[in-house]
Amino acid sequence: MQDESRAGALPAAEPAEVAGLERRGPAVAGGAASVRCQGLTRRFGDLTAVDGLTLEVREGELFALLGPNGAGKSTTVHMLTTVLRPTGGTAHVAGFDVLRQPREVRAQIGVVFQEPALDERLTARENLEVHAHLQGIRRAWVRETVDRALAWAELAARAGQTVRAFSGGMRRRLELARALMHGPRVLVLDEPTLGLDPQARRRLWEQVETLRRDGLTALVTTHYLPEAEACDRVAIVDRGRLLELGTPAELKRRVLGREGATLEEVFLALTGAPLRDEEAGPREQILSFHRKGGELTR
Ligand SMILES: Nc1ncnc2c1ncn2[C@@H]1O[C@H](COP(=O)(O)OP(=O)(O)OP(=O)(O)O)[C@@H](O)[C@H]1O
Repeated sequence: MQDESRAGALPAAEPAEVAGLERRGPAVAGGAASVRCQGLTRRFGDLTAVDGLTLEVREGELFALLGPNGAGKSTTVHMLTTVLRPTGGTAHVAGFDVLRQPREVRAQIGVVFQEPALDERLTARENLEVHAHLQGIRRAWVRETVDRALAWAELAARAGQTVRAFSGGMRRRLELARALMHGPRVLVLDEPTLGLDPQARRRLWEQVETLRRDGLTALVTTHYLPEAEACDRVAIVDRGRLLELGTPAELKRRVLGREGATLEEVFLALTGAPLRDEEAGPREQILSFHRKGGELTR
C-alpha cells in the first residue's frame, strides 16, 4: 500500500525528504508487502532466466536474493525496476504494477545496478545534478538535494572532482546517495559490494543498515554469504527458481535441522552444488584483477 500523497507522479522530493534520510518510517504497519512477485517469469529465447518467482518483501525489511552467478537475480532486479518487461506473471512495487504503472514504480524505487552507472567525465556533483533533473526534482530544490546527498555519501569535500579519480568504495557511495535522492520507499541493490575490498564493503553495508533502521525497504542481491546472513529474510534462488525462503535461522532449521549450519551448507543441501565465488563470471574476474590498494581503481 502506498502513501496517497506520493502516488501517481514522478517524485517532487522535498528538502526534508532527500538523501536518505530523516524521513520515512514504515508507511504501513504490520509488514505489508513492499515488493510482490507472483509467478514472475522472464525468458530470453529458449532460456528461462526467471521461472515463476513468487515472493513478497515486507515493508521495512532487509531482504536478500541469494544465488550463484546466472541464477536470475539481475534479471529480477531489471524487471522490478521496469528496465525489462516480464514475459509472464506480475510484479508490484509499493503497490504499483511494474507493467501498467512503470512511472509510479520508478518514483517509489531507488536502484544501484550491478554495472557502475556514473559518468566518469563528470564531477560527483554533476553526476547527482543530472540524475536530479532526470528524476524530476524541482529546479529550486536541486542544489539542496545534491548537497545533502553529497554530505550523506561523505563526499562533500570531493564534490568538484571528476568521478574518474574515485575509488570503488567512493563510487558506490555516490551511486547509493543518487539512488536515494528522490526519497524512494524501496531500495534495490544488485550485488552492491561486488569488487569492493572488505573495508569498503563493510562501510556500504553499514549505510544500508542505517537506511533500513529509518524504515526503508531494501532488496539486495548477493552471492556473498555473510551479507545474506545479515538480512532479515533470504530467498535462495538457482536457475531462475525460488528454492527456499525464510530467515537465515529458519532456513538452516528447515533444510538441515540445525541452526549452527551456514547458508552455504543450506545451498549445498538444496542444489548439490556449492555457492562458489569461483563460478564468478568474466566481469567479476576482471574486477578482481583490477583491485588495487584495497579498492577498485578502474
Ligand atoms: N539480455 C539477455 N539475453 C540473453 N540471456 C540473458 C540476458 N540477460 C541475462 N541472461 C541470462 O539469464 C540468466 C540469468 O542471468 P542473471 O544476470 O539474471 O543472473 P544473476 O543471478 O544476476 O547472475 P550474475 O550475478 O552473474 O549477474 C543467465 O543465464 C544469463 O546468461
